[in-house]
Amino acid sequence: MKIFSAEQLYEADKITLEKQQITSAELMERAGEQVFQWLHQRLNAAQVPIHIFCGIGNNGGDGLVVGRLLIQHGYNVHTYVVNCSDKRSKNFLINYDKIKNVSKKWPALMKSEADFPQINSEDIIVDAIFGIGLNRCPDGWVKKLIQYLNESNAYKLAIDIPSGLYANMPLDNAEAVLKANFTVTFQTPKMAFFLPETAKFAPNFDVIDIGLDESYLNSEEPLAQIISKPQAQKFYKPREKFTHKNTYGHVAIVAGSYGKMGAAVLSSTAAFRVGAGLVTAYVPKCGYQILQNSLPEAMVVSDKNETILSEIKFDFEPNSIAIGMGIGKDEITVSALKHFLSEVKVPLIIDADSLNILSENKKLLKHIPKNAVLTPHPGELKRLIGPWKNDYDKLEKTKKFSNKHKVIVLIKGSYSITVYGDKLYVNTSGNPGMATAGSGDALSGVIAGLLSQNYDPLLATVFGVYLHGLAGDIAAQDLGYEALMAGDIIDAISQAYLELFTKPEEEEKGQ
Ligand SMILES: NC(=O)C1=CN([C@@H]2O[C@H](COP(=O)(O)OP(=O)(O)OC[C@H]3O[C@@H](n4cnc5c(N)ncnc54)[C@H](OP(=O)(O)O)[C@@H]3O)[C@@H](O)[C@H]2O)[C@@H](O)CC1
Ligand SMILES: Nc1ncnc2c1ncn2[C@@H]1O[C@H](COP(=O)(O)OP(=O)(O)O)[C@@H](O)[C@H]1O
Ligand SMILES: [K+]
Repeated sequence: MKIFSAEQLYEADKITLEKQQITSAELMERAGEQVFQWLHQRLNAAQVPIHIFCGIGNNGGDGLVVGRLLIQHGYNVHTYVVNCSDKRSKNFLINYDKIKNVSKKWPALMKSEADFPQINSEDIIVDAIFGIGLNRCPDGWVKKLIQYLNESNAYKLAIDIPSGLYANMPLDNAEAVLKANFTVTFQTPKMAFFLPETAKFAPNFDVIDIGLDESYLNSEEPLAQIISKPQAQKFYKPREKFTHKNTYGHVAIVAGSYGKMGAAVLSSTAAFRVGAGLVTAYVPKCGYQILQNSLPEAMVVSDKNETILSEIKFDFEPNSIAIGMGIGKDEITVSALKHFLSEVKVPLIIDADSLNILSENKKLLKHIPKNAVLTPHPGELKRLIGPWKNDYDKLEKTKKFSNKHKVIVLIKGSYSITVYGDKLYVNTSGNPGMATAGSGDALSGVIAGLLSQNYDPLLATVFGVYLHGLAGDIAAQDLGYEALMAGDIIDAISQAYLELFTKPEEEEKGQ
């Protein structure tokens, strides 16, 4: 599935009307009908009061369609027009008349705070105030209405997008956005649903296919590609019968320092679990016994230095290398990294302390090999690319960095985003239980293990992040979020592979 901008959706809307020879009112009916069905399936004719707040644009028009259909099915509906201006869209007016014909009275006109209705906590609020046509920050009594609705404990369903949120622009004021429990969004999820500053307003959403023109959408460059199960299934490379361990490659995990040897253990184990043929951990001397004891399947090469890495040199040819987990930032390690980067030729993942070393020694950036994968969490990213004004600025700066240095940058977090030049891939697996020490080390091992199996670097990153998140989701089913530890994610990688092929889902039409 792809994420499109508001501008692209308006264009798709226009082309759809021409190609399908339908009116915009018919398209609105199609959209509103599906939102009605969504509610109807869940409410099953329950007589709970439903308060529908309609703006004066097409989002409000959608709200009026939903209201009319609910009334026709015997629901207990209260419809309000949030009269933020005297203008009305054509389709708003068409549906304003239609709802009157059904309910025999006009919706209540709201003009100030005095018109705010009483809402009980068992009621339902439908937010159809503003959609993707929002063009400025809600203010005055309309902002107060949004705050009033937010204070209510009633369940809030937003149509298309929570009012006050832009589809793909930075937030004006978090105090003027409806906090929806659920959003039913048309055709494609909006970029705002996936970014830390705005995702909290749309924590749950369903996408409704309103049949916008597929050929147009397929020809357009999306803002981002969403990675979920159907995509991940396509990424998977099945194993062939007459293969051997060398077919699946040799991973080198360059990690660990005194007191942080667990990072090397976790990454190496994850590389095995994801299917690497051979794994060698390259660690300071003090890690030798630890690795041999905790992961007998791995080979271990130790640095001559007891506690930190002082030289990164292999007497074998790895197929992929993950470097940086728990290595610290000692001067000796910095110069070892410098030397290593100027010589390395194999697919590479740069994580954790090696990212911080790069941030503190920017001239090293020119040595990073093409298509290396950098896996910063937001703190590491900030050190690498500098501060950003908002989430969109962060993405633009990361794209610039990716283009300049010809690298893949994975911004980790909830909805991790892979940035490859100007392209964005938004991951949908994972959960807050994964916010625990070592889960990033596990991810580096996963990506290294896929690289060694000949997945190309972009695919290894995007697929690896999905698998890692899915393993976290599977582990959380048994353990809950709090108890989840990085080792549990690694243990669940096997289930994640199996889950990928149980109950196959169909790719959404045309996306
Ligand atoms: N695209 C599709 O495929 C389909 C889209 N559909 C639906 O259409 C929705 C988009 O509708 P839309 O373009 O009419 O814009 P919408 O969000 O209703 O608001 C615009 C109105 O609000 C006003 N206004 C804006 N900001 C304001 C503020 N801060 N404070 C006060 N007023 C403000 C602005 O007024 P103005 O700036 O002109 O003063 C204008 O009148 C979309 O989200 C979806 O629900 C479906 O029906 C079918 C298929
Ligand atoms: N709230 C969350 N939802 C989904 N995934 C998360 C969440 N918090 C963390 N993660 C994932 O867990 C990993 C954490 O990585 P990182 O911060 O580098 O941890 P560490 O340095 O402790 O190994 C990343 O892959 C990240 O995407
Ligand atoms: K809305």
